[in-house]
Amino acid sequence: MSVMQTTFLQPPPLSYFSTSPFSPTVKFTVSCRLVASPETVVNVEVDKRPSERNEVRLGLPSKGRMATDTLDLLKDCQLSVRQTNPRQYVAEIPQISNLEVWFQRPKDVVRKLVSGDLDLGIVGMDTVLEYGQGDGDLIIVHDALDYGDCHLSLAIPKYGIFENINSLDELAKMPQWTPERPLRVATGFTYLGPKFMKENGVNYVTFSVADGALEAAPAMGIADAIVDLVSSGTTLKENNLKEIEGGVILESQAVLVASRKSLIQRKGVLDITHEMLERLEAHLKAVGQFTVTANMRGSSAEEVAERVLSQPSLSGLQGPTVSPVFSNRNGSTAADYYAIVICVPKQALYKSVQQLRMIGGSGVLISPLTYIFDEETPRWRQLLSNLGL
Ligand SMILES: Nc1ncnc2c1ncn2[C@@H]1O[C@H](COP(=O)(O)OP(=O)(O)OP(=O)(O)O)[C@@H](O)[C@H]1O
Ligand SMILES: O=P(O)(O)OC[C@H]1O[C@H](OP(=O)(O)OP(=O)(O)O)[C@H](O)[C@@H]1O
Ligand SMILES: [Mg+2]
Repeated sequence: MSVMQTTFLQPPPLSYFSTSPFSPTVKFTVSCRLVASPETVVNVEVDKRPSERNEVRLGLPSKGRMATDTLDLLKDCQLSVRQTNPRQYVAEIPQISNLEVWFQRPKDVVRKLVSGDLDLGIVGMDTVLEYGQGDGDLIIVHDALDYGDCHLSLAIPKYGIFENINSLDELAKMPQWTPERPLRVATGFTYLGPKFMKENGVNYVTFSVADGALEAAPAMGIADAIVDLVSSGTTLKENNLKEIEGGVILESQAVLVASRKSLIQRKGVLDITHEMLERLEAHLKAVGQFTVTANMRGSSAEEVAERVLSQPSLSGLQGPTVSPVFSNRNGSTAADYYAIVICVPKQALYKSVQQLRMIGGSGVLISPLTYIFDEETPRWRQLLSNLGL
């Protein structure tokens, strides 16, 4: 278990005080004004010693939109999570021994990686950056699991004083913002929001903390702008808000993240990470592709291969596999036609079938692919070098 220590620092780099009218439950504001402040800040230090246990722990989202997609992805990689009861927070992946799965809220997955209570986790990149707060112990093992796509963005109203404001620069230069009347931003991202504003030279700004339905804050007169996740953009549109040039704070999707300390020190973590990474990479490469098999008449395997390679959509991952199909004719065995096998990107499927027909292909069979294993994944080599191994 981690030990929490509470210390008091003064003066703080950011000030926390209880004046926000926005949230009835969380009553403090994060101020980004770079002024010396007399307020007291509570700085929580987490004990980062590795906890004493033999099992390797993987944290997965217990709820929210990431939860089912994460379980589905693992299942597609033949790493099904076995949970005896949906209210039970611990589960297992029978395929990998000595691995415990713990269901936690996404932010707690990150916090527990930092505190050493988890070794691996799958969450959105936004959550890693917000709750990891640049902690060097967190390592992104796979940065693109291909779901949970969204971006964190600053948004302002389309109307009123913001009507002609279309960039962060224009927003920052508005004469309305002064030390007495700063730009008021509502957000749940109280680390990334202020950091972004500071890095972009927006000086007169205060933040109020809110957990949901942030898009209502400007129309309610509680905030001038918001910093929130956007995926389809529908919520912004429906609430008369707009994104502005230079206002995207980060792009996010689901990632596999690990604790550096665990990877180096805890027995079994590196091996399990390797297996998960291999399966994830091989599966994600395969989901975008179909296997296409077709028959083609020809005088030799080389001649058939040349015809296939002459078509731009038929080159496959490493060229076509061409195999003779033997038949018995007049008492002797001969190959009059050939079977070709190629991998084709899903979006190019119909074009590929058309091109196959054009060069004499027939009996075209399409099957889904489960895995494409390459020799070694670049992400694994990158991880080892990152760990200095
Ligand atoms: N439109 C979206 N809005 C919010 N998150 C999204 C969106 N699309 C993808 N995500 C990803 O899903 C993650 C989880 O979001 P979700 O809102 O489901 O859970 P939560 O934030 O933990 O729960 P809650 O919003 O109820 O507090 C986000 O951190 C982000 O990585
Ligand atoms: O661009 P869109 O596709 O419209 O999605 C963006 C919205 O989705 C999220 O809210 P969520 O659904 O998690 O509700 P919440 O506000 O209660 O967190 C996010 O906080 C935005 O409000
Ligand atoms: Mg949400």
